[in-house]
This record gives sequence, C-alpha cells and structure tokens, in this order.
Amino acid sequence: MNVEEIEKYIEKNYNKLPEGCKQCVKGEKLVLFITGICNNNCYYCPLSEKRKNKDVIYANERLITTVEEAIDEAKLCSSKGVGITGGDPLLKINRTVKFLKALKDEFKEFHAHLYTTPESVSEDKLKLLKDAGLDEIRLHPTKIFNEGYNEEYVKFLCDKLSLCNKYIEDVGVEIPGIPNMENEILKLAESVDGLAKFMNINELEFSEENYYELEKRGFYPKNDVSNAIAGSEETSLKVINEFKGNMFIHYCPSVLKDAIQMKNRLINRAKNVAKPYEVITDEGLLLRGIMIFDNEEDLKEIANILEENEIEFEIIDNKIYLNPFILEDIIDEMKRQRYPITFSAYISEVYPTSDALEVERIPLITKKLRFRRRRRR
Ligand SMILES: C[S@@+](CC[C@H](N)C(=O)[O-])C[C@H]1O[C@@H](n2cnc3c(N)ncnc32)[C@H](O)[C@@H]1O
Ligand code: SF4
Repeated sequence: MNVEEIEKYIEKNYNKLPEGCKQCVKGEKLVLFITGICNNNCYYCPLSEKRKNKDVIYANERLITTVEEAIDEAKLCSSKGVGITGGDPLLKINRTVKFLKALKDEFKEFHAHLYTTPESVSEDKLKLLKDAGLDEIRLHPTKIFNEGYNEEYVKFLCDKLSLCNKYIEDVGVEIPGIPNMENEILKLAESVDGLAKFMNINELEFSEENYYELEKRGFYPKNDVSNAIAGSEETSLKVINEFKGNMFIHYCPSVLKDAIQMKNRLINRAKNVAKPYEVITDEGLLLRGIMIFDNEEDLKEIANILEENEIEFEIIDNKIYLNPFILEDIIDEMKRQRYPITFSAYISEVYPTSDALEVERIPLITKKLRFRRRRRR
C-alpha cells in the first residue's frame, strides 16, 4: 500500500476505525510513553536502547518527569487525546493513573487509549483506570508470537478481555503482523470476536534493536525506503480478506505511521512553535536561515541593515536567525552589489520537536580559510 492507497483506505473506513486511531491518524494524539519497563521480551520489540527496560517517561519525543510537562507538550501539539504506551504502562499503574487523570482534568473531551498485555490486567487496575477516565484499552497477546499459538493462552486472553469490558468502553486486541502467521492470527481473530470490538494488525517494522532477531528468523526489509518487513502486509491483508466474523480488523501500515500520522503531528506542533521567521514545510519540518559571525561588529552591522529593512530576525550567541528565503535574497543582493560578506550562512531544516533535531543543512556561504604567507627569513 502506498500513501495514496492508505489515504483512500482511511477515508473509506474512517468511521469504523477504533476511536484511538481516528485521532492518531490526524496526528492529534499525544504519545505518552509512561515507562520502558516490561516483563515481556518480544523478539520483535522495536524499543530503542534509550527506552527499553528503562523507567523513563516521554511525551512524544520529549523526555519528561512531571504531569505539567505532559500537559505542556499536549498544548504545543494541539493534542485532542492521548495514547499511553510503553513498555507496559500497567506495571507503573499509579504513575499511569496520575498522568491520565491530570490530562483528563486539564482538557475537555480528551480521548485516552492504553496499550498493555493480558498478563498485567487485573480488576483493581481496571477500576483505577476507569475512575481516571480511560476510554479504550488494547491487549497485545505477546505469547502467541513468541512461543506459538496455544488454546489455553487464548482462553486466558478472552477472560482478560471480558474483564476489561466490565470497566472500559472500548476493548481491542493489537498485534504485530508477523509474516506467515495468517492461520494463527485468523484463529485468534475468531476467538476474540464478540469480546474485542476491534483488532489492529501493525505492519511488522524493524529497528536497530530488533534487526538481528528478525534477520535470524529469515525476515528482511520490503524495500530500501521503509523500515517495514517483507510479507507482513500480505499476511495482514489475507487475514482481513478471510475473516468472516463481525469484529473490525484494521491493518496499520508502517507508512501510515511515518508519512501520515507522524507528519500530521509534526505539522500540528510546528504551527504552535514556529518562530515568525521560520517556514513550515509540507512534511511539518521547520526551515530557518542562519548567519554565523566571527566578530560582534560584523553581526551588529547586518542586524542594523535587517532592522532598517524591517526584516524579522533573532540573535542567538554569534548567529542571526531569519527567514531562509530572505537570507538567500540578501546574499544574492550582497553579491550583486559586491558588498563584503563577513559571515558564513546556511539553511537549516529541523524537527519542530523539543530536541529540534536537525535533518539537513544547505550551505549558502561557507567560510573560506585564510592563509597568510610566511615571510622567508
Ligand atoms: C510498540 S507497542 C507499544 C505498547 C506495548 N509495548 C505493547 O507491546 O503492547 C504497540 C503495538 O505495536 C505492536 N508491535 C510490537 N512490536 C512491533 C514491531 N516491531 N513492528 C510493528 N508492530 C509492533 C504490538 O502489537 C503492540 O500492540
Ligand atoms: S510487550 Fe511491547 S515493550 Fe514489551 S517487549 Fe513486547 S513489544 Fe517490547
């Protein structure tokens, strides 16, 4: 499926999507990674070294410690809901409930969904989650994919789904689309139909952390441009085509996460954080022009010129930040007028995220090294 096909699929099936996914595809969900701690050890686990089994909290890409920071990040992204993930959020139930309640209290109509595993679900925890306002829960039956299909385990999963239904409005199953497991996934779908409102199948993705384990099992990337695994899409779509039950099965392709959901979330954040001189790209990244000076006099001279011409800019240390296209025009004009250029300059493309990660640097003026001839004695 390419981006256009996905967009069509989303449009056609939008009303059937799980509530949590509806906001997610529009980039309106805050991704709250509540802890990296997890009792499972899935061979396909995509978590990075910075997160896996580390008791850390991230609101989107931002490492945080307090609920206030989570609320701030939700505001910066104009989030309309939260997806609480990990690790396993239920292993840190008090923290999960504290953050969930704070977000629910702060924002009106804030949809909340949470990912966990059936082993961690208990009546006590569900009561706490219900009181804090959880709208949707998704269970990931890890053992099927790590140890093989087992009727007893599926029965255990069904009991946990029934328990969830007593407390939480929407209950679903979410799984990785492991290639060639269509028979097992179909049997699973038939077993949970009626107990789960939906089943989400994620296209299997590789990361630096799980690549070795995936390769060991014969899996390989489907192309050079994505981090999806070959065969996962075929398996997932086969399940959807062959399933005869009532439950809605949603396939979530890797490109949906990167090209649509992530892009929309970046655009939402960029609109709130962009400085007046920054340009928002179609991908939701920020473009800014940067001039770097060796001495303060030169910087002041250019700053005066910009002020006289009513051009927006900002000075940070020995740099002037300004609109990238105006910067290009200024350099052209300086060259045309043979005005001495006393700075180096480039256009910087950065994520609108809290770490402002730089994706690309386009040099405009590079500093020439000055060589002074040594006098012969
Ligand atoms: C990344 S996990 C996060 C929540 C929690 N750690 C869990 O596994 O349920 C969210 C969903 O992604 C799926 N998943 C796990 N590893 C994956 C991978 N390498 N590629 C695609 N989906 C994956 C699982 O089915 C899980 O329900
Ligand atoms: S349950 Fe999730 S976090 Fe835990 S090991 Fe499996 S994929 Fe990783």
